[in-house]
Amino acid sequence: MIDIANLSIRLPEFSVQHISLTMESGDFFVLLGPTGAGKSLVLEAMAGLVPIATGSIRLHGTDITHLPPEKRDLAIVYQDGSLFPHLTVEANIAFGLRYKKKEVPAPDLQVQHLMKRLGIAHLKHRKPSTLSGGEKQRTALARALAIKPKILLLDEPLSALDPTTRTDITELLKTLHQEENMTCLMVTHDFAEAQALGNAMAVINNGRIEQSGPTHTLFNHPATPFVARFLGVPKKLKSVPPAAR
Ligand SMILES: Nc1ncnc2c1ncn2[C@@H]1O[C@H](COP(=O)(O)OP(=O)(O)OP(=O)(O)O)[C@@H](O)[C@H]1O
Repeated sequence: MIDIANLSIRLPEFSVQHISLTMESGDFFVLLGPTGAGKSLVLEAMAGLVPIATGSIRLHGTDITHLPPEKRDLAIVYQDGSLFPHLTVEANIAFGLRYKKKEVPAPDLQVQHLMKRLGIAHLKHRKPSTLSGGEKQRTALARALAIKPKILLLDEPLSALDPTTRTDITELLKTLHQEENMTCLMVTHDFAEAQALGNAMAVINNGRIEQSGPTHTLFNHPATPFVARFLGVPKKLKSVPPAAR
C-alpha cells in the first residue's frame, strides 16, 4: 500500500496543498488534472526529486519521506523516455542495475529478458536518437522495470506518441501491469487514458485534490462541478417535481 498523507509542496509561484491519497498494492492509479495542476510535482515529490513542506509518504509500510531518490525503490518513466543519449538501448536498460547487485543477481539475464519481453531485442545496439517514439518508450519502460521497483511512476508516458503507437503502448502497459502485478501511478491530463488504464484515480486542480476513489465512481458520481466538467460527464438535468409538470 502507498500512503501519501498531508503532502504540501511550496514553490515561489505555486503550491501543492495537503494532498492525502492511498493506493493499494497492484493498483493502476491515475492522477488526472489539467496542465499546471501540480501532477508532475506530486510524482517528483514521491521520487524525492522536489523538497516537500509538509507530509509523509509510506511505501508498503516503509516511511520513504526523507530517503534519497535511489533508496526509494521506485522508478519513473517520462513523456519523452528521458534515455541517456550516449548509451545504447541495452546499456540504458542496464544502467540502474549498477546499484542493484543484491536484488538482481543476474543483471545481464534480466536485461536480455526485458528486451525480449518488450520487443526491442533487435534494437539493443542502437542509440536513442535513432529510435521511434514507441521504441523509446519501450526502452524507458524496460529500464524502469529492470530495477524491480515497488511502484512504477509514469509521467504522461503516452502523450508524445502518435495514435497507433499510443494504443500499442497502452496495451503494453495494461499487460505488464497485470502480468507483473505491479503498482503503477500515472499522471495524465487525458481522461480517456485514465478510463483505459486506471482502476483508481484522483482529480487534481490547482494543487488540490478534488476527488479520489475507484475510476467508475468518479466517472459515474463526480463530486464537484470541476470533476464533472473535466471528465466530460454530462450535467444531470434537474428533476422537475410532478406537481410542476
Ligand atoms: N521546479 C519548479 N520551480 C518553480 N515552479 C515549478 C517547478 N516545477 C513546477 N513548477 C510550477 O508548478 C506548477 C505545476 O507544475 P506541474 O509540472 O506539476 O504541472 P502538471 O500538472 O504536471 O502540468 P502538465 O500537465 O502541463 O505537465 C506549474 O505552474 C509549474 O510552472
